[in-house]
Amino acid sequence: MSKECKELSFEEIKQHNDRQSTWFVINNDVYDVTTFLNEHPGGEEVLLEHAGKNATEAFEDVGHSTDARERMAEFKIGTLVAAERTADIPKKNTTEWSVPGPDAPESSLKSWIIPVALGLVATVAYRLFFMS
Ligand code: HEM
Repeated sequence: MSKECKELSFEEIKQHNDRQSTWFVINNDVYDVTTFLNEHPGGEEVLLEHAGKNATEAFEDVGHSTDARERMAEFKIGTLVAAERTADIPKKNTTEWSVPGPDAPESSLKSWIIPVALGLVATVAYRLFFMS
């Protein structure tokens, strides 16, 4: 079995909870960040706080960049055993855009009032300044 698909349980992960060996779980994947402690831009303390635990929520709360997410791959040592997996927490730094549908309350009203009002103001101003 390759290193990437090793299945690990919290029973084993929680033994790695100090700077000698720092493991945690993010989105059901297991990371060994022992060699990254000194390098982590957010400092080693936050990583050690989550050592041996599930760090998913803390990791997502920070809103890590795509760059940070790409770096994670270097430290992945396995995945959580199926029985201990939880539903993924959606990424915080991916903004979800939604366009209001035709039934969205007030949407059509609001989108008309401003341009129409601006048009009226412009017409009045034009007449006042250039047609007098
Ligand atoms: C393998 C796991 C991790 C990697 C590769 C990683 C990487 C990074 C990187 C590259 C940054 C710089 C900012 C950015 O690019 O987003 C950062 C910042 C930070 N990280 Fe992590 N990180 C990991 C896990 C964690 C965890 C578990 C926490 C727990 C709370 C955490 C907390 C922070 C904090 C507080 C900052 C500073 C944010 C700021 O100054 O605005 N990181 N991390």
